[in-house]
Amino acid sequence: MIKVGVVGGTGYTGVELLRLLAAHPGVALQAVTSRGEAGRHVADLFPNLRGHLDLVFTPPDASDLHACDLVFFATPNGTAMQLVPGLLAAGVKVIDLAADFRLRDPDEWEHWYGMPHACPELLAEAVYGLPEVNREAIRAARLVANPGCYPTAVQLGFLPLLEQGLVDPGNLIADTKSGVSGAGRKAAVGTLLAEASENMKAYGVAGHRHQPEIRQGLRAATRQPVELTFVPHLTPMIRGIHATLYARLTATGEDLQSLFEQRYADEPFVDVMPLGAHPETRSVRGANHCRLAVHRPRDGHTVVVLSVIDNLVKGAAGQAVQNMNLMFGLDETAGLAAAALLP
Ligand SMILES: NC(=O)C1=CN([C@@H]2O[C@H](COP(=O)(O)OP(=O)(O)OC[C@H]3O[C@@H](n4cnc5c(N)ncnc54)[C@H](OP(=O)(O)O)[C@@H]3O)[C@@H](O)[C@H]2O)C=CC1
Ligand SMILES: CC(=O)N[C@@H](CCC(=O)OP(=O)(O)O)C(=O)O
Repeated sequence: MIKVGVVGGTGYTGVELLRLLAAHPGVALQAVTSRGEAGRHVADLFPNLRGHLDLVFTPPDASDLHACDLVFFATPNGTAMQLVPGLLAAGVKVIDLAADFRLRDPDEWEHWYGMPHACPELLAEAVYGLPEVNREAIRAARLVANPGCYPTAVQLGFLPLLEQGLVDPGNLIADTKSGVSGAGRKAAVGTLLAEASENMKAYGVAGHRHQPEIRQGLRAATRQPVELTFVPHLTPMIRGIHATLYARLTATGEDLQSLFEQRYADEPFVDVMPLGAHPETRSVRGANHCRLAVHRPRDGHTVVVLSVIDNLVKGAAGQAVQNMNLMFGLDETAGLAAAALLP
């Protein structure tokens, strides 16, 4: 059994990790941290875990993290980088669900996240945890940077087109919608029921921190400069991301449906739906799947890709468990077999 710790067990990605890990056949949960809830039973705070998990929260500085084989960080950006060097030195592997190790360039990190990086020397070693791109490197990694939710949905939709050079990388558009759990569990006016329900709005249009992350991943796939217009929206649902992706084709006549089907044929968590299908966020709610559909509007020069994920699963905790399975030589799908909740 892999001995696992979770730092940030009182947040939305943390409790989703606990739900998945409690049912995982190869995991023994050893430590779940909270600063404010230390000493309290996890299942008292999260009754969905009653009967599944018998642990109390401990403070994040507790030495029991050092006794783990793997520690997940489900904490705000800038938290993991303070503790990761010590854990790695103690022989503990780490998966960070935040952005601390996603960007290669420490200056870019500082620009977007507003603080100097605490351990820039680890950025080159950290592996970006998108298994559909970096599977072999993840297997060998001791530090994995779990991708952001929007970056997962957007990259999986654009990658086949860019890898084959079929679209103009200088003219990509990602119009994305997220449920409010994407903003985390902390109290904030914008996610109050009376603010977020019966409402939809764009945000971060002038610049969102997921833009450089997506650009970095797409640039690696195409080896050319990438220009991406990325517009996120907040929508009145709890879970889910829907990305509508637009690109200009540089060649017509290609069988894009076959291209996508072949690219993802061996991927357990990417479902290429029939040409022209309309994937729905509810079709992935609670599941680790990304569902994609390719559209060719009539003018012939544009391809539209629709991509849906659950932000808390393939966009965070589920992808983190997928990465853990790879890092520890387990079946990649272990603990992730559940179908989506519907309705
Ligand atoms: N929500 C989403 O859909 C996604 C989120 N992410 C990223 O995952 C991370 C967690 O997100 P989310 O679960 O939504 O966030 P939440 O705000 O819901 O939870 C944050 C957690 O971090 C803990 N925490 C806060 N500050 C510290 C600290 N200084 N030291 C230790 N623990 C701390 C809190 O616990 P306590 O206060 O009890 O100590 C809480 O459990 C973020 O970086 C987020 O950007 C990534 C992909 C998707
Ligand atoms: C709806 C909403 O607010 N979503 C979050 C994205 C959450 C996430 O994945 O961000 P990290 O890169 O920090 O992991 C946002 O736009 O900031």
